[in-house]
Amino acid sequence: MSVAPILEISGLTTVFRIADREIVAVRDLNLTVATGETVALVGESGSGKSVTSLSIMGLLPRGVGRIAAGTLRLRRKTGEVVELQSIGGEALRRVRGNDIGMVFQEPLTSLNPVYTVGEQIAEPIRIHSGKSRREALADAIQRLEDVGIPDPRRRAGQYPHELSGGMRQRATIAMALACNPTLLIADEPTTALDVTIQAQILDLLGHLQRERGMGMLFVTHNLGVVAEIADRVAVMYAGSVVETGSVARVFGHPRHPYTKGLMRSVPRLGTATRLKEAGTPLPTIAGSVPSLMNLPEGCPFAPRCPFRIDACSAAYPPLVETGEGQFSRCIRWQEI
Ligand SMILES: Nc1ncnc2c1ncn2[C@@H]1O[C@H](COP(=O)(O)OP(=O)(O)OP(=O)(O)O)[C@@H](O)[C@H]1O
Repeated sequence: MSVAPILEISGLTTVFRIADREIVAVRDLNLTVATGETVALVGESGSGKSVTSLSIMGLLPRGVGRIAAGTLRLRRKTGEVVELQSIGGEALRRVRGNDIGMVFQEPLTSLNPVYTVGEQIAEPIRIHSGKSRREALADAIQRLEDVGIPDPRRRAGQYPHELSGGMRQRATIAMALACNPTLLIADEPTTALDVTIQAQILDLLGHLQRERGMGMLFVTHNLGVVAEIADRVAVMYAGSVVETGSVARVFGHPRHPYTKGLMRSVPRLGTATRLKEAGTPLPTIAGSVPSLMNLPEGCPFAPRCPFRIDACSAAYPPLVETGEGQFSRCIRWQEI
């Protein structure tokens, strides 16, 4: 897609201090999200997906996690471009909730139990737009309607515990969209929900993204969900993006042994369309993900890789373009 990016991440490296050591949770990550496109970040547990979204939002645990390198450029609603890694405190709060909306896995962690749903959605509207309490509440009720909550006026007066899990997630989506952000970050937004509700929330997010022309960064461990919702995908392994490109290219013609392994382990599947039908979580590959405390030299996937040669352990492989906007972090991509 040739539309100007809303988010442009170059060389992001995020580290955590654990005891007296630093571990690299995200290494040299490049990612763009353009207006009107959905980019999925997919990988197994611990691959660095959430650390990437926390890095973007400036929500890394203070004193423990930090961005060690890279730039994260965000084009604000006003057209101004800011570098998220270097603006702090107040400036970041102006961006968060205003230019970037966020939806997390567990709605109860985003919703405050002691305020009504309406008050919580109205709050960011008041802060970012300067509207009166009454006007902001009217907007909040409209947002609840936008996300398909029936009887939104009554729901706005209720507390989070009075809503079902699916309704609560709709309410957090309403809150994320309260200020009409241009970028939505959804981190495992359907994982904690029942399967039928998952499908509804996914449909809702897809619908809202298209209707509003937002960019969406969608974090998931589920390949079926990626096939369903995303235009492009970045596959993460042990803190690195190992392959990226359009969903059709990456799932149809994987150029990294890890992606290929994932595709092969989904029974009878090979294409994005079939994956969509399956809706399966990430399948397993023989061996286990290395600990970030103890990453192998060179390519982190090498110990599990059927294509491994000595050169793989000699140096960390660069991300190379394999054609049509697809990139692979494998020195043997041509043979895969
Ligand atoms: N608060 C923290 N303190 C120390 N290390 C952390 C912290 N959060 C994350 N990490 C490190 O970063 C790694 C990547 O975590 P991350 O949450 O991004 O994984 P993920 O791909 O989102 O997995 P999951 O799907 O399980 O959330 C973890 O394995 C851990 O080593």
